[in-house]
Amino acid sequence: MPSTPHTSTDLFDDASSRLEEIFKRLAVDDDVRERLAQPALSLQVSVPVRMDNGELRVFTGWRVQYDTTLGPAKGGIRFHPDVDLMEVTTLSFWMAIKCAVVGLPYGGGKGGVQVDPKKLSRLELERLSRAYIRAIADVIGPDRDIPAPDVNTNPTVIGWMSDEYDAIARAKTPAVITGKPVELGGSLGRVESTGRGALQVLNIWARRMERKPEDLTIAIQGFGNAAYHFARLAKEDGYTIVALSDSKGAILNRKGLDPDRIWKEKTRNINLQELVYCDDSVTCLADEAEAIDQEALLALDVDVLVLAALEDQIHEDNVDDVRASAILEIANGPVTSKADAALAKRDVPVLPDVLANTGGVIVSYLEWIQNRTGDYWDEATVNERLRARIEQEADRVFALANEEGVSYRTAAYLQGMKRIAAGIMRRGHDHGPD
Ligand SMILES: NC(=O)C1=CN([C@@H]2O[C@H](COP(=O)(O)OP(=O)(O)OC[C@H]3O[C@@H](n4cnc5c(N)ncnc54)[C@H](OP(=O)(O)O)[C@@H]3O)[C@@H](O)[C@H]2O)C=CC1
Ligand SMILES: O=C(O)CCC(=O)C(=O)O
Repeated sequence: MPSTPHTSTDLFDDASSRLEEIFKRLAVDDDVRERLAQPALSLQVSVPVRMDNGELRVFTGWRVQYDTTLGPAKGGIRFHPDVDLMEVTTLSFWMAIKCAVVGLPYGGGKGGVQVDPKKLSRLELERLSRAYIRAIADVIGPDRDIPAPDVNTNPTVIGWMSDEYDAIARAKTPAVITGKPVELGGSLGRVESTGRGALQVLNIWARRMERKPEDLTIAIQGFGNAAYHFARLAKEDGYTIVALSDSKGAILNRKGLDPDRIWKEKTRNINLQELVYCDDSVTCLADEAEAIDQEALLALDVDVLVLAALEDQIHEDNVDDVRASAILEIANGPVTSKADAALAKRDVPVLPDVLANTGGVIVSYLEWIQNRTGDYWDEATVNERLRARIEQEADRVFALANEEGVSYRTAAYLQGMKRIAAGIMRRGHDHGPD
């Protein structure tokens, strides 16, 4: 993992510092600043798990609801050894902004458990997932807070959580969580929606810049759910994916990599570099790809650098190494505000997380509607609704950036914050907790 000098407290300070310019430009009332200075609710829970060897281990988890002005809190659950309260708080803050940017009737929430899920057996992972939902059950609900997947939480994990909530509620309550397996009320198209939405944002931008996919090379940091589907669909559209990385290393092929072949191996827990330093047990890429450092991937001379792993990856210490002509943020918060400013000085556009990765939460919203109405749609309908919303909101953000002469990120924040601020003011002056 590239070293970063930052802590999660810095992360929250950095994230909230971006609001100052937005508040000034929108001339928001002091009530808005005051309301958004801290999360509406932060819950810390212990998550006891009986391990396969009989030992009891207690993990720490959190659920944070940053703001619920525009609707119930919405946002994923992260299983990661480095997760802590400030990281979850920051992620829930970004959820509030992003839901507002694309006009969803949601506030922002996020959850996490400090655990390395790769060290758990399948049964231990199931017990952990169920225990976490038991611990936060009092604060979630279809009209209150609706969790979803994030790093290391896939449809299988979400399915166990949904099942556990049903047992607690003694009722089928699919709308309490999204990203479920289709068999348990999940939406067709949700698994690939984050990557699909990000590609759409890239395509809209490329059209505006009069650039053709066939002429554009892409390097991608991270090769999980969001990145794989992005890479697969981007290749179909004509882009060339020259490099990929995961938590263990990176690989490069200037002529282009095949995301599908590589993903088959990733789903067997094979790391990317094992495909280059290979034997007969894997699809061997030794003749077509080379192993490179994760930091080297961030410095490749490509048209688009896609950040699809974790936050804080491009910061003041490595931003000068970036040679890509544009950055697409699929991860939440992968570029710090100082790095953002340095990139802006060099005219390197950043397609920001709060717009570029909204495909996931948009299809989560479509899943929630389907669960609540009992009317389930085919995949083409889901994809079309996703396309229409991204196109409408991305066009607005790009137009606003042009009109105001600001970065795409500032334009997206202006769009989202205007909606949140209007909601806060409409609620009146003396409302209590949600
Ligand atoms: N899933 C969703 O719907 C959404 C996700 N996002 C964001 O997208 C990002 C990725 O999420 P998702 O794909 O779901 O998560 P996954 O857990 O599926 O994948 C995460 C990927 O990041 C890799 N990774 C971790 N650390 C590094 C590193 N230092 N360098 C390179 N790669 C690294 C992991 O490697 P390894 O394979 O070795 O574990 C893995 O390939 C996150 O920031 C998430 O918040 C945003 C919106 C929606
Ligand atoms: O699908 C969702 O509700 C949210 C996914 C998520 O955590 C995110 O967009 O960062």
